[in-house]
Amino acid sequence: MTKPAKKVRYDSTIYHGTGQGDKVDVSAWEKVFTPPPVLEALAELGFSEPTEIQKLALPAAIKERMDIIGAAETGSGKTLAFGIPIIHGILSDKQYEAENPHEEQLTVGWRTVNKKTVVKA
Ligand SMILES: Nc1ncnc2c1ncn2[C@@H]1O[C@H](COP(=O)(O)OP(=O)(O)OP(=O)(O)O)[C@@H](O)[C@H]1O
Repeated sequence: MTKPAKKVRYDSTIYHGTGQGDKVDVSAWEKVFTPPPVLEALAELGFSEPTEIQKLALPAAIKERMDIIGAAETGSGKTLAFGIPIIHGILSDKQYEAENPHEEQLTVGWRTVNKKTVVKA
């Protein structure tokens, strides 16, 4: 006997931007510590607020500097949930290098992460 197909919730009104180039209010992203250059891109994409997995992952990864293991359904925004913290780490490293041109980088930004957290949306 075959199992019934798994139902996946996919709400296009929540998970898709306008795609029309109209900037939207992205203040909800600031609350989850999204870096300013990324805010600009999100505004252009029309992504007005983070999805559930993004709300859970971003503060833990960016502010608490934890490693994340996340689980959420397909189309729920996992790519940005890990992509934005990676961009944050790169921007932080670049800023440190610009401010400390003669210092060797050993324990900066992403490389110092040593805590773990698990999130599920
Ligand atoms: N906060 C958001 N607001 C609006 N659209 C978003 C948001 N986050 C992601 N998206 C869009 O939703 C779609 C699905 O996102 P994404 O591919 O990251 O999901 P996923 O969970 O990684 O899916 P999969 O499990 O299939 O890899 C993409 O088109 C993405 O650009």
